[in-house]
Amino acid sequence: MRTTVSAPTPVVVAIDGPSGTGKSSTSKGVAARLGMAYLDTGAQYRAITWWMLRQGIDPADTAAVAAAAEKPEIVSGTDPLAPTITVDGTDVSAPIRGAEVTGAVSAVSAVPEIRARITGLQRSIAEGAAASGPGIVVEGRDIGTTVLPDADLKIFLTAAPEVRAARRSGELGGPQDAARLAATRADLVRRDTADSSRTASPLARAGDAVELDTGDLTLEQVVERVVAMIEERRSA
Ligand SMILES: Nc1ncnc2c1ncn2[C@@H]1O[C@H](COP(=O)(O)OP(=O)(O)O)[C@@H](O)[C@H]1O
Ligand SMILES: Nc1ccn([C@H]2C[C@H](O)[C@@H](COP(=O)(O)OP(=O)(O)O)O2)c(=O)n1
Repeated sequence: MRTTVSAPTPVVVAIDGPSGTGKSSTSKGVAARLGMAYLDTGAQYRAITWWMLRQGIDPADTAAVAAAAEKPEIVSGTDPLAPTITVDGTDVSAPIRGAEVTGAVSAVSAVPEIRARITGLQRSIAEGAAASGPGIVVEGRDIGTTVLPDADLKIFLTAAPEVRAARRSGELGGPQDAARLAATRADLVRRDTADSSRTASPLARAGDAVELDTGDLTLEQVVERVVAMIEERRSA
């Protein structure tokens, strides 16, 4: 007797939440485990911010940012084991993590023309992945609410600011003194406030998203829970 192994049903998963809740690590882990594609939408906003700074455009000059929104070509590679991001063919994966971009990204990403441009890119990447493989995990701030409101599964990650600051500060290495933790926490909270209070598609939990506090969970435990939710969705 011949057994037919059918391809898994493609699923589109939206993972949102504030900085340091574990969106990138969780999304990459889940996508790698299930052979899915992965899209880091924050990297796209960082990439266009990097380009604006390189052009000498002031991130606070909303009109200038809007006028240039369509100019750079931004390409995201969606392999969770080796995600890539280029701007006009230049690999920007390292410089987009620098302090200059981090300090400017909330202003640039609040401009409606920037959001329209980047949202269009995100939707076409998600559509392509869902049409050609087992699906995609897309992480950001407004994926469940705006970019992919029909996603098969929406997850909103949270964690206390102290936990998130300790995680972010840990990434930088070196001694973890109280002053450094307090400064990291203040930066995170400032960015969360800006991202949540902007008019255009703010950071928000979708009404139908599952909320998961990652504060007391290891990364492996968070990945396990999300994988279980996806498998449950596939078998429903
Ligand atoms: N559940 C977890 N427990 C402990 N550390 C975690 C957990 N999830 C993520 N991290 C660590 O926290 C930091 C921030 O995670 P990241 O995935 O970049 O968050 P986000 O994408 O939400 O900003 C990384 O150093 C990551 O390894
Ligand atoms: N879907 C998204 C993703 C990110 N952004 C903006 C707001 C965030 O502060 C920046 C950077 O996002 P990123 O996910 O790289 O930030 P962290 O990894 O949390 O430091 O981009 C957004 O407006 N919408």
